[in-house]
Amino acid sequence: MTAFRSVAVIGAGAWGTALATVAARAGRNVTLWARNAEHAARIQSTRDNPRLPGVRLASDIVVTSDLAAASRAKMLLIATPAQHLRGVVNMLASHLTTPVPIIACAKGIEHGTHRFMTDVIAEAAPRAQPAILSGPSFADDVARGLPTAVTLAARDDALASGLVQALGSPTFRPYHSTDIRGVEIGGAAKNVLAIAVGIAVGRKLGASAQAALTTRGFAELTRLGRALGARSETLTGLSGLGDLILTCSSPQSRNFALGLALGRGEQPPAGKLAEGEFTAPVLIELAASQGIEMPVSEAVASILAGRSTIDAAISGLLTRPFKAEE
Ligand SMILES: NC(=O)C1=CN([C@@H]2O[C@H](COP(=O)(O)OP(=O)(O)OC[C@H]3O[C@@H](n4cnc5c(N)ncnc54)[C@H](O)[C@@H]3O)[C@@H](O)[C@H]2O)C=CC1
Ligand SMILES: O=C(CO)COP(=O)(O)O
Repeated sequence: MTAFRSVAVIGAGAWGTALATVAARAGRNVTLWARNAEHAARIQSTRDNPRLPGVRLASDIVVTSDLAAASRAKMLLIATPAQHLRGVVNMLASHLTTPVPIIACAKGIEHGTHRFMTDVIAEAAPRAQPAILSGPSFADDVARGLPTAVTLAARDDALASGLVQALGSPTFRPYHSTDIRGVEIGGAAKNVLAIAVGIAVGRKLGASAQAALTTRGFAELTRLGRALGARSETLTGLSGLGDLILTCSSPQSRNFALGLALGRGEQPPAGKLAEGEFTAPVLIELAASQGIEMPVSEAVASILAGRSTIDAAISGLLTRPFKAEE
């Protein structure tokens, strides 16, 4: 029996909608909050969200734009883009009267502050018990009930375990952890690295280069993770290596697809959120502040900012001095 009978998902994009479906499948009473009242009313009546086409929302999921009503749930999942997390949690905070778990489901690092997602939650809502959910899981796969596994971390293991019990089902398998920082780093960095790998594939550099770049990307993700106190089993787990493999190998990923288009010299897909674009500059600032080398991420940031051409960035990576593997 779970203490978390009711769940509210804040943010009715592709991921929020998929997570609402997950929670309903796990037997929770689910509210899905959309900031736009018209959008909420349309999804509530049609049971269809254009952000996640072809997925029919279970009839018992309540879709609303009433944040006060949503905030009464026993646990909250926030699935807005990373850079909008603080704004939404600021609005939520005034409705919270008791300690409540707030699970960050976005993947990124806040611009300007270098804060990870649970730090933003802790600052914006002091009553919250911050947690993070991340791992290899495309919204479409999750919503369709294809098997997926993710990591769910909270500072307190009993809380992380309780949240896993509330959301888990045979087709959505969260593993609990207390390594919040490790989970956050994997989710943020893999999006930037997926843009790099997409570019290499778009440039037709070959399957060997794809594997090499993914692996060297993992090496730099691990370096940063270690410097910030992440555990190695988290970095090699679902939210680290697992999500990196998924995102660096499939055009279903919007980050990979962005890289693919850039590599081919095409226009990036319109209206698709690729968090790596926003994470790249802040990731390399953070790495520099720690004295950590992240050459693949730096190349992505330089290309996106127009400081380097793709060919110059590739050549820069290929002519780095030979060194010991680490
Ligand atoms: N789509 C996926 O497969 C997965 C996405 N994620 C993460 O989830 C986060 C959201 O991604 P998606 O849902 O896919 O994006 P999306 O583009 O489908 O939806 C984003 C939603 O956030 C809403 N939104 C934007 N600004 C807002 C604000 N200021 N206040 C409230 N709502 C706002 C938009 O209206 C939209 O409904 C990202 O950080 C992404 O990396 C994580 C795992 C899987
Ligand atoms: O995070 C994801 C899968 O785990 C979704 O990847 P994209 O945001 O690149 O589509």
